[in-house]
Amino acid sequence: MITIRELTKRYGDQLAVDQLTCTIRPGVVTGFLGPNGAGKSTTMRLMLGLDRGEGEVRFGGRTYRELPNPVRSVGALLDARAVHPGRTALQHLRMIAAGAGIPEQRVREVLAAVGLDDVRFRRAGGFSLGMQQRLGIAAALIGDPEHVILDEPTNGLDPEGVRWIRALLRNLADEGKTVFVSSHLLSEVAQLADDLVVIGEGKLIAAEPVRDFIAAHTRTHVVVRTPDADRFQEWLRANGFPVAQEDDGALRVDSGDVDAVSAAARRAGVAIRELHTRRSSLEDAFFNATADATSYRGEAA
Ligand SMILES: Nc1ncnc2c1ncn2[C@@H]1O[C@H](COP(=O)(O)OP(=O)(O)OP(=O)(O)O)[C@@H](O)[C@H]1O
Repeated sequence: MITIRELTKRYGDQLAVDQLTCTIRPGVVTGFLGPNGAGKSTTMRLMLGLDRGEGEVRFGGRTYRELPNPVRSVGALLDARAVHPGRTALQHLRMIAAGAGIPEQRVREVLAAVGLDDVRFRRAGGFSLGMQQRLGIAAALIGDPEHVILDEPTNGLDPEGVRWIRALLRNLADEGKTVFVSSHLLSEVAQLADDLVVIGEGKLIAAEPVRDFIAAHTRTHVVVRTPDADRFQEWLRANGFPVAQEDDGALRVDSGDVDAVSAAARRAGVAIRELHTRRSSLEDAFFNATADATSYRGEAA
C-alpha cells in the first residue's frame, strides 16, 4: 500500500504538484494519468525521494528514507536511459544486486524474466529504447519489491513487448504487490489498470476504479436503428427522452436504460432493426475530466 499525503512541489511560482493526496492499494494495477505537464514524473520523483517537496509518501507505513533496504521494498523505473552506457546489462544488474545484498542467482532470473539473458554481455549504450526499458524493469524487480513504480514502461516497446508488460503487471498485482504505472496510452491503461489516479495541473482529479471513473465522466447512450426514425424521434421527444439523430440515421438516446427504450419502441409501434448500449471509453472520460486542467493542448484541426 502506498499512501500519499498533501504532496506538493513548487518550481518558482509554479505548483508542479499541488497537495496531492491518495492511496494506491495492493493487489491491483493502478494507472497514473494526466495531460502533458500535469506533474506525473515529478510526483514519481518525489515519491522516491529523488526530488524534495512538501508532504509525505509512505510505503507500507514507512517513508522511503525509513526503508531498511529500499531495493527490496520499492522497485522503480523512471528513466530507462539512466544507465551507464559502457556497462553491460549483467554488470548493471550485478551492481544493484550487490548494493542490496541480493544473490547473483536473482540477476540471471530477472534477465531471463525480461527477455535479456541472451544479450547480457552487451553494453547498455547499444540497446534500443525497448531493450533499455526491459533492463530498467529488470532493475526495478530485482529485489522482488512489494511496491512497483513505473513511469511510461511501454515507451519504446513493440506490440509483443506491450503485451508482455501487461501480463507482467497483472502477475505482480496477482502476487499482492502494489503496482503504480504512468502511461500516455489511454487504450493501454484501459486494458491494464484496475484503478486510476488522474491529475491535472498538479492537482488530484480522481482516484478510483477505472469503471467508476468512466461512469462518472461520461454518459451511456442507447443507439436505435429503425425504419421509422423520424416518427420514433418525435415520439421519444414527446415522452421526455433526450434523443438526437446521428449522421448515419441511427437515433441516440441519452440514457443507459436499454429496456426503457425497447419498451418505448413497442408503445410507439415502430419496428426495431438494432438496439444496443454504447459505453464510453476511458479516452472520452479522460478528456471530459481533464478538460479544465490541460496546459498543453493542440488546437482542433
Ligand atoms: N526541473 C524542473 N524545473 C522547472 N520546472 C519543472 C521541472 N520539472 C518539471 N517542471 C514543470 O513541472 C510541471 C510538471 O512536469 P512533469 O514532468 O512532472 O509532468 P508530467 O505529467 O510528467 O508530463 P509529461 O506527461 O509531459 O511527461 C511542468 O509544468 C514542468 O514544466
